Amino acid sequence: MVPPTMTEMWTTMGSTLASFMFIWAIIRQYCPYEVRRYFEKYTNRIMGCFYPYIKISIHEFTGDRLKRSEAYAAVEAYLSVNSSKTAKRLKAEMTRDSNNLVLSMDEYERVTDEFRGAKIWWVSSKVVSPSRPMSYYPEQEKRYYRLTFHKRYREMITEKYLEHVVREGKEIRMRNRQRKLYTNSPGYKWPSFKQTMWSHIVFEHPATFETMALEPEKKQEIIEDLLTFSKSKDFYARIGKAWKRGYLLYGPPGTGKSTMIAAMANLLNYDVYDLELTAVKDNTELRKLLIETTSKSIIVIEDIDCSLDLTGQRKKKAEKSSSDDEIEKEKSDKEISRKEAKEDSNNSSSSKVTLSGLLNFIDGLWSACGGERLIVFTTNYVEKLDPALIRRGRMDKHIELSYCSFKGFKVLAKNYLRVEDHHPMFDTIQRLMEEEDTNITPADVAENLMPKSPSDDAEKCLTSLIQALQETKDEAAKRKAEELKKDGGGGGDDDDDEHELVKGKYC
Ligand SMILES: Nc1ncnc2c1ncn2[C@@H]1O[C@H](COP(=O)(O)OP(=O)(O)OP(=O)(O)O)[C@@H](O)[C@H]1O
Repeated sequence: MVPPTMTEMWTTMGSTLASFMFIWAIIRQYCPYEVRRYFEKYTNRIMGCFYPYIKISIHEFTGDRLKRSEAYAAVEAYLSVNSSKTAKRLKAEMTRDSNNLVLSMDEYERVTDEFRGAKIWWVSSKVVSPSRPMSYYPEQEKRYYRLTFHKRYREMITEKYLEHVVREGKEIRMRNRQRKLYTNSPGYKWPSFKQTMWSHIVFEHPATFETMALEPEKKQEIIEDLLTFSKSKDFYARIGKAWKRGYLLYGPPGTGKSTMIAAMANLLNYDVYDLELTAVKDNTELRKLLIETTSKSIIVIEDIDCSLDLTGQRKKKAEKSSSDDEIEKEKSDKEISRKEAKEDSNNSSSSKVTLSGLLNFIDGLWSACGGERLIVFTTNYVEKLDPALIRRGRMDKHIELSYCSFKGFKVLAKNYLRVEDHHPMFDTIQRLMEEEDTNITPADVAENLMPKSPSDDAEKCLTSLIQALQETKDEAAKRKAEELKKDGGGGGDDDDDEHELVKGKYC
């Protein structure tokens, strides 16, 4: 027999392929779904014997149809970045939880990826399952991504590449997500739903470290501390510590404690849980709320001194005797917590959140939750806080936010008035600010720099600030004179009265 020429061979192969395609097209169009599946199943088996490639499918819904597969969502995000550069057909969607339009591969589109020398082909596809006879539900589309690679890369792809795709995809989703501000609010009044629960709104605070009035060195130190924390997953795992960090922000009202929390959240792309302790019934409820918080979040307890009877419990002990006091000092914080926990359980019926409950959460339960979390306490009276609560290890970094310095003012002048370098009125402002008694908060400076009408220019706002600084200075001088007069007249210990007055204003 004469061997066929190359042309003949190609012609035969072409026509066989064409016939096969034709038969396949007919099967797809006219065959019932079950026959088609049957045909596909056996064709795939035969092909598998000769085919050197491996395919892995990642379906959008698996088992529980109500919940989208996390792996599918991660792959979608991963490919959205890769495919947007190479795919020719993309679809753009604005999903519920994302901030921007998200691009992803359109159906039946293919893209190629490379990983450690291996080529991986991705395709987005779907199967349509017909509606069941007499069924109320219409036909269902089941979307999936399929990756194909040579079998020689089996181990690398299944062990390394897929992990890389899911990790990167999750990070992309995190970056693109709409961040949330959670607050705990009382649940429904129905008896079984009385506990508080988280509700949320979209977090869109514009504060950044750049816009904060703070000495540049201090600002840089805080930014570096935060960034180091956020990149230290492996470090925390190595030293066997939970990936968490506590910040204590303290200082007078209006010095930027809340603003700094927003700037922190914006810097690290975290959600914020604003925990209102007074709305939490007891330690059990506190535990439940905290377990529900997610990774990459800041848990904030503002005005911690006003939210919790932190001093009362220790004061009672202090009153017992001075020797008791000394013993107590020697006790470890843990022992104190345990003792208080016992007391709590004795009068548990009406118990509120206690110091011990909070300490237990910071040290124990929260640590077990894993994930990347910051906890921030704010207070106007750092001296009122129980040392056990704010010791290093619990509140790792203590940040004092104080009255506005001239450097801080310059940041605000740039933000509010667009005066960048110098202004003839700056010298007066600097002189007044650097005087010992002219304590003005950044909030007050900001208020004076805010134009009150369209015609207000920089001069007008700066004049208003100078006036405010002068008034603060005069008031301080007057107060000092009165104090001196009182002291001279044997006025006794008025410190407590003044403290009460200020306390009333702050809390
Ligand atoms: N350091 C700052 N930099 C920029 N703006 C600030 C700063 N401090 C305060 N402000 C301005 O003052 C307003 C009030 O500040 P903020 O609520 O952050 O103060 P706070 O210290 O949390 O006060 P409080 O103790 O009463 O809660 C902010 O909206 C912001 O405009």
